[in-house]
Amino acid sequence: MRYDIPYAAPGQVIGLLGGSFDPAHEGHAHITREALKRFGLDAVWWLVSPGNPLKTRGPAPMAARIEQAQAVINHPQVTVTGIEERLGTRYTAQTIAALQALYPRARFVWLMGADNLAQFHMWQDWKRIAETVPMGILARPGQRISARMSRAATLYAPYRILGRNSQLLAQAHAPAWCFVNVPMKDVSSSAIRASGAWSA
Ligand SMILES: Nc1ncnc2c1ncn2[C@@H]1O[C@H](COP(=O)(O)OP(=O)(O)OP(=O)(O)O)[C@@H](O)[C@H]1O
Ligand SMILES: O=C(O)c1ccc[n+]([C@@H]2O[C@H](COP(=O)([O-])O)[C@@H](O)[C@H]2O)c1
Repeated sequence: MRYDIPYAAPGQVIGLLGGSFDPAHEGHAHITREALKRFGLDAVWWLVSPGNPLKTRGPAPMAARIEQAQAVINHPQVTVTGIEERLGTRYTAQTIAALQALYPRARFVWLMGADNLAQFHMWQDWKRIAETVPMGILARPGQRISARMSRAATLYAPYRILGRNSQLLAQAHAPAWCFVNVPMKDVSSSAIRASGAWSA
């Protein structure tokens, strides 16, 4: 199951939400439902990461995270996948290149919370990512200002699509990004781990 290759119909627009999902929570589910609506996506794939390259702490085992994530998001348009492990990619730029080769007729949109936009310039080949796929950014408590002031937001300011035009993002040519001010949920995996409620 965890090595399944998700199906994508030709021309489908697929949002990719990469994450450690250690564990998945209502914040992930909420931004996914908002992204489907606000960006007019056909589907969202949760890419359960073998391990965030910027995090020193290794996550819980992949199979446990996938199983828990599937229980959290029970939505007909959402697929939880461990495809990065199968592709052997850990860095997002590599994952996107591999997915585009595997699904040449699909259209991908990279999704992330505002905290990740704030750090985006530390990712490997971040400019290549921004110039390859449109990016949908979802508000996160305490992160809206740091995201808007970030290096990536500044560099790509001319390519920003305003939130009220979010439906244009998926068909836009990269670089293109859109920050949507969705209602926010103050939930995080680290808080859940700290509470002791997740031990895989
Ligand atoms: N409550 C939230 N609001 C908005 N975006 C979120 C929220 N929780 C997670 N995200 C986004 O979902 C993606 C995956 O997040 P991740 O799996 O790292 O969860 P997390 O709660 O941020 O974990 P941790 O607390 O361990 O850093 C990231 O792009 C992150 O910004
Ligand atoms: O490619 C990179 O350099 C890179 C650096 C940090 C994070 N990422 C990706 O960002 C996504 C969110 O990671 P995380 O751990 O914050 O859930 C996940 O798909 C990671 O693989 C990617």
